[in-house]
Amino acid sequence: MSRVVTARPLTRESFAAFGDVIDAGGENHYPINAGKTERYHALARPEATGPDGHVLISLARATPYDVPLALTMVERHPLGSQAFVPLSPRPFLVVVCPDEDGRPGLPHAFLTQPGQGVNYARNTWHGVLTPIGAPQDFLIVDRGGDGNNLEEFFFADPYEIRLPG
Ligand SMILES: NC(=O)N[C@@H](O)C(=O)O
Ligand code: NI
Repeated sequence: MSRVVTARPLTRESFAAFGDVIDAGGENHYPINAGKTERYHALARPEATGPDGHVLISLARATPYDVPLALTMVERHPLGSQAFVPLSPRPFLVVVCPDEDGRPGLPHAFLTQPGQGVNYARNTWHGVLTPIGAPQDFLIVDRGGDGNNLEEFFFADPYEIRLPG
């Protein structure tokens, strides 16, 4: 029996318990380069812990998923944060779960505004990168180093993640 979760628009407030929203909506912005550029400063602070922990910048060329999404698994990275910033102005699906004694609780699903990215705080349960409707490239900022930085949880029954509307 599928359990249904409907995505809602991504906002800083609704996502705060899981990480950061990366967009030009932050309060902390100021002009640089003689006013030719506006800097939206410190939207997120990457975290990279553990042996030889360091921050990496990578690119992802992602294939879209069917929606409604069958969410069978969530994962988390105990040694570092993980950010995904889309390189094209298309919404994508973000799914996170609170931690309940080492297991993921009820999923929360969000649909980003075009161009919005997210930074998952270290050890936050999340669905894998989920573009919808078309292939999409993303910038990834996450943790490199030694040790195991991936924990996966497979649901006995999948959740059905629906788009709003
Ligand atoms: N493995 C990787 O780079 N991506 C996943 O962690 C993911 O959250 O999609
Ligand atoms: Ni991940």
